[in-house]
Amino acid sequence: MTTIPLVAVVGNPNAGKSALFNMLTGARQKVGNYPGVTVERKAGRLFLPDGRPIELVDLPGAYSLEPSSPDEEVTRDVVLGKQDGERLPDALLLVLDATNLDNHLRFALQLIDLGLPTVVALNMVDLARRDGLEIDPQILERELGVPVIATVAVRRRGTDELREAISEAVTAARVVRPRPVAVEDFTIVQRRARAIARKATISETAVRRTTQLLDSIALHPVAGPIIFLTIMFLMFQAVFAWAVAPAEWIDAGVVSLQTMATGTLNEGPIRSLLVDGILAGVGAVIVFLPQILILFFFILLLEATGYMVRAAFLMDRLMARVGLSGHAFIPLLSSFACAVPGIMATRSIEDPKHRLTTILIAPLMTCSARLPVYTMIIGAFFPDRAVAGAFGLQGLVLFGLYVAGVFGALIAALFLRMTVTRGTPRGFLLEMPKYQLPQLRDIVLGLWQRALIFLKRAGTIILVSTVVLWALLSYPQPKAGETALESSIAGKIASGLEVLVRPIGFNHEIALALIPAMAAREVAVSALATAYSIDAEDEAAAEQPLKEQLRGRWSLPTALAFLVWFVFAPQCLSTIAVTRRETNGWKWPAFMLGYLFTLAWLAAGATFWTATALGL
Ligand SMILES: Nc1nc2c(ncn2[C@@H]2O[C@H](COP(=O)(O)OP(=O)(O)OP(=O)(O)O)[C@@H](O)[C@H]2O)c(=O)[nH]1
Ligand SMILES: [Mg+2]
Repeated sequence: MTTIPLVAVVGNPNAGKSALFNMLTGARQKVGNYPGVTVERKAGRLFLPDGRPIELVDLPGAYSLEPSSPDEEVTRDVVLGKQDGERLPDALLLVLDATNLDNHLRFALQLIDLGLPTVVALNMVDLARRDGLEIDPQILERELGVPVIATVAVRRRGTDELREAISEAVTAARVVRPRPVAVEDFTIVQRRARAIARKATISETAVRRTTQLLDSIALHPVAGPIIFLTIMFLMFQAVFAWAVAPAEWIDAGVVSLQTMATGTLNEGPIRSLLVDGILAGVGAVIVFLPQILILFFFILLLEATGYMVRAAFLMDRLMARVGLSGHAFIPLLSSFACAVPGIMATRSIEDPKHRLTTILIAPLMTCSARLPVYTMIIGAFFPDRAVAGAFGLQGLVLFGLYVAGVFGALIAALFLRMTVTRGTPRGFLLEMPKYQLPQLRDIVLGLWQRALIFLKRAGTIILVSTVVLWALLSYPQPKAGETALESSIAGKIASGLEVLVRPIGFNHEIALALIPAMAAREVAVSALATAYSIDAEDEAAAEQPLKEQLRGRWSLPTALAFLVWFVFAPQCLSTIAVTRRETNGWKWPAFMLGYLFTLAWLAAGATFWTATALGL
């Protein structure tokens, strides 16, 4: 009985071995197991141009002949002729990914050095061409000393040439005893691989070269995170530095409207509603439009240049440490705008426990609705001065609050993954887009949409809650010897809530502001503005900027505790609603409310007690 020649398909993982194997064997396949191991043996029948049959085996992907898994061990043993249940192949079909040539050539050189007759399939040349990468098979053939055929396995390109080359390889009946290269030769192999890849690469577009150069910096294990943090840091500096002038214009506009209304309308409920309710409340929030736009200008810019995906890649390592994967990065990043689209974006996460964890920590990402609260308190309590020479103190504090949210989220993820959402981690692959100059038009459009969303919120949710709060604050009217805050309905509710938040340094007005802020966080600002405006002794005091009023009435520990509260507290009904929808029930939103309020109370309390103890 004559045995038919055996050809083994070998190469790095994902080189396209199975695709090529399928292309060559069609439906004539047999799947079994290697004896004694759980590794699958996939074999198929291939017919040469002259009709002779060949047995083809699809080996597991490997990186080298020094195995680090049972799969790689089988691959090594087969090509060395030492595998139980397999004879020494008569030839190797070596599959290389053309887009990843220098990496794949390392293993290829080791295999070619074994001395078995070998045919190289230079696969994925379609993807290489798309990336502007042109490799000359002839040069590669000369350098490697074995035939090289360009293939596109998924489109059956190169089939006939491959059959021809395999036919020649198995016909040249050379008897060889394979010998593996020594391990210490590895760096030499690597250098050879790189040199050959460079020689065989006849054109590489400038785009691809620039992208690779930029990535070697942006994704560098040390430089990468430093660059990322620097960009984030400068972004927050700019949010404060650039917004000063436009915010002042808006503020001046609101004050002149208030003055005009006070001058034209008679004293009474209408004037109070307009001046103390609508203008004070909505005005206090609109002032933050410039800051929100500056923040989004940076985010849109980073997205358009292609940097954002690199940031996701950098974050993947960090995420893996808390039991998440890079898949969670995009939803979490969207949560910096708003947790609602962020939570909806978790649908792309396949693993249900990963997804649930991501949903539960999404509200800890600082959404844009928190920006008005942060910037108001920071503006009131932190002087606009430079720290360490060049950095604005206010931007530094804002950056710190964002970082606190991120750290809170990572720690929460770690705990959740160890308790309620325990499970095994999954791998992560990302396609890196090329770097490009952003289109100004896209950015302007993006900013315009952001501005509209914000103004619409100011015109609806914020306006309504401001008016409702104004009414609750204004009635019933105070009797002699009472302040408006004490007598009003809102004041009574706040007094109840105050019992809970008094220990963490919150006063009556804060307790009051927390209620409507459940509708939208930024309402806390308008609520405080309305409360202090109604409560003011005279008109001059009422028209004082909110900043001044806060400075006069709050201690620094209270202000700090208030900031920290907003980092952690689930002050947003829409987020709770979308969590209910995405998790199909009340269990997880209830859990989210519970753990976040507890976290917020403890963190704000710790801040207040520490700051008080330090005598701030
Ligand atoms: N565009 C393109 N895609 C390809 C080509 N060859 C394979 N692919 C795709 O690349 C992916 C990996 O191919 P596989 O054949 O599974 O790779 P493999 O080498 O068998 O991978 P492992 O078995 O994991 O080692 C699949 O999604 C294929 O469809 C090609 O020439 N062009
Ligand atoms: Mg495979």
